[in-house]
Amino acid sequence: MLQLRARMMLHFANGPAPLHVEVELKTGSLTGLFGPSGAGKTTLLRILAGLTKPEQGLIQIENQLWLDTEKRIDLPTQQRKVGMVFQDAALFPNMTVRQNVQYAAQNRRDPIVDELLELVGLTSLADRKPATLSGGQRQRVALIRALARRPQVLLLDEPFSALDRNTRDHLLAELVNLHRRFGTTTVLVSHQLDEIQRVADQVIELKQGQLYSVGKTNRFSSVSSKYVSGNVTSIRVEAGRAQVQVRLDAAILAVEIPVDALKWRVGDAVSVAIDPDSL
Ligand SMILES: Nc1ncnc2c1ncn2[C@@H]1O[C@H](COP(=O)(O)OP(=O)(O)OP(=O)(O)O)[C@@H](O)[C@H]1O
Repeated sequence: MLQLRARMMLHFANGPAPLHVEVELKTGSLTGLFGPSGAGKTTLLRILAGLTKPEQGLIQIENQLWLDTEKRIDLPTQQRKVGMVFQDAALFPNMTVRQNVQYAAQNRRDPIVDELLELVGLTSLADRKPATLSGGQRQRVALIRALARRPQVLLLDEPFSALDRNTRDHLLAELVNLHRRFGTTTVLVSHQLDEIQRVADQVIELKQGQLYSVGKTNRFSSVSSKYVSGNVTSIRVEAGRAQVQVRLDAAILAVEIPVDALKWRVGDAVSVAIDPDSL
């Protein structure tokens, strides 16, 4: 499980407002991150990668802490096992395709290099320089270069958005293949909801720095879990269970959770989502 909690002030087009996100990603899942321009999607990826530090935050992956602002833990980017791909492939121009991938693998003879080239059909282009490739081919190289590091988390920030529809569809299919083969926990940012729905296990929707919805892809936009904000009004502990009351706009929600899962105090502002399946 990857646990991410982050809170920081962002300067949105209409003024400052907090980014506040708490999500858990299952190991090996492919999560789509969707939302309007300026919602905070890239900032969230940067926080995961260690490129932006939130004022408060926690990133825990399996048993490793990458970030815990309370404990002053903040692993630098190089020590977080993340692979990243952006809209622009940013390949090393003076290296061949194979050298770009080998460089990331850190060991030239790592068999993963040939396997990755083969999986995305680049074996015959392995000795070419990036400038002689098409945009789609360059993004394929960027994708396998990110995987060659054997990252624990793969972060994809609109990697295919500059490509034509046909090429994008091919690359999405290849992403699904690679994900099946390596099972890397992946976050894919996209403006195209249909694109995310086709490949992701779950979709997180952000609006103005806040979680707007989290849903499994097949029911997203219909009955996905909408997040609402509230405040914890009371906590009663009894026989190892905590009875927590949260005041929402139009209701009071009572939840019972094991005491060791309790991380709230009375007065805390919380975001709550109700999984429709549990109703
Ligand atoms: N370090 C920072 N401090 C304060 N504000 C920031 C910081 N980084 C980004 N912002 C602001 O936060 C908002 C969200 O930016 P972000 O790039 O995360 O959005 P996005 O959802 O990725 O947008 P797009 O889809 O257009 O790429 C923007 O208004 C941006 O100006």
